[in-house]
Amino acid sequence: MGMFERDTDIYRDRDALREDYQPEQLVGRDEELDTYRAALQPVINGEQPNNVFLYGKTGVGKTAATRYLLQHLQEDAAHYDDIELTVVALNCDGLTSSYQVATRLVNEFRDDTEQISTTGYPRASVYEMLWNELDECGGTILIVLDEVDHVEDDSILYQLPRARANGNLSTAKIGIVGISNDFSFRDDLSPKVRSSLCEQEIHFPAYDATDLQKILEQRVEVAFHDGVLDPGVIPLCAAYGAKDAGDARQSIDLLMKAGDLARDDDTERVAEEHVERGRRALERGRIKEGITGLTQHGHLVLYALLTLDLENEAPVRSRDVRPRYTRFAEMADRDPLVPRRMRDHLSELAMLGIISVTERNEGRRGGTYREYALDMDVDLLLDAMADTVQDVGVHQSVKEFLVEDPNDDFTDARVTDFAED
Ligand SMILES: Nc1ncnc2c1ncn2[C@@H]1O[C@H](COP(=O)(O)OP(=O)(O)OP(=O)(O)O)[C@@H](O)[C@H]1O
Repeated sequence: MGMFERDTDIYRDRDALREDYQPEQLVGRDEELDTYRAALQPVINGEQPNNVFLYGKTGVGKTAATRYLLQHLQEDAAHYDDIELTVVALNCDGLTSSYQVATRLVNEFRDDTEQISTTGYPRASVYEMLWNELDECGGTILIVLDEVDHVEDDSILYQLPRARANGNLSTAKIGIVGISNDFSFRDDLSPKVRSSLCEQEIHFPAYDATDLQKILEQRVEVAFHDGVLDPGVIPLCAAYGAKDAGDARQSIDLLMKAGDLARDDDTERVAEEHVERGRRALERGRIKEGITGLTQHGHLVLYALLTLDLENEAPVRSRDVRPRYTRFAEMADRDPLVPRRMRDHLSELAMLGIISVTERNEGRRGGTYREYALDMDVDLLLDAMADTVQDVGVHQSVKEFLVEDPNDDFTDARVTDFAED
């Protein structure tokens, strides 16, 4: 037998749990799909399409619904000789300006040899190129702008829906589908942009546990062999998903993690215990990502709190974190932030779920104040802010976690005497 052997006991088609899998049916979204379908109906009638704006939290099926309906729309439009439908989908993540969106759209319509660069043209001439491309393409063109809230100026969101009314287009009929999970984005749009971009708004609410259970059941049929899941597995993944954010992506990821752990264990069944372990592993991944994304001052505040916690000083008030934070900042050669900015970092850490915060009341005369503590795995935290710990030095309280491990990078790190703080 070779080094690799195919294992197929658990999964029938694991790819069905991946992000890029498009389910054949969307479960429990009938109402939203009806409204969305009605908004796209003018395309089949050969009329000017409505602009549609979809909003809702992450993982609630906005993109899946769009892919599903547009695929059907394209198939059905092909049966009508007088309809030429083109769909262009753009994810605006990383495209911060209208200019960038416009150049990307121009390039979507051009051959590889005629692509324009994303800088260097006056904006008006990029728009001019865009109108030419759109008119040359002709027919009905639906432009999907996913994560549209990443675009910081609204020029393109104003120009595109009005291009025909403003005389920039003569043949093409344009419809925009904007998708966003930022609730404030719509409210912050200027009224003139909002009225054209959001002609038809469709809200996708978060899923509850029952919805998630149905979505998971549908996926399980494709992804797993019959009967390999213990009966409690789907309800547990759905319950966690509903508790966290009502996000289908998160529940599907958890199910896949549980399946992978069962596979690694060489068992033939996925059990609730795999879901529990999977959840902890995903949680660790998320926390680690959260910490890695913080600035160094965020790390310094967290490191200070961690050491206080290990010395049994937590829960601790912000003013009592401050001396140690200041000391650590100095050790790392950084100017300490003013108290208010340091508190902002504590709030951010709490928001990310890395530290816990408790509101306390000072008694009849006093106001309220907040106390902070850690409820995270020390190794995980130290690992995620390793560079900062190197810069500051190893505090006595974390020494046992770092220095005694011969495999650790910190074996030779300086153990600093922080006695004076
Ligand atoms: N109603 C549903 N039925 C089946 N699968 C679903 C349903 N809703 C969401 N999913 C699945 O959940 C995952 C996340 O959905 P989707 O990408 O559509 O979310 P989204 O609302 O667009 O999120 P984001 O704002 O983060 O882009 C996808 O794998 C999708 O196939």
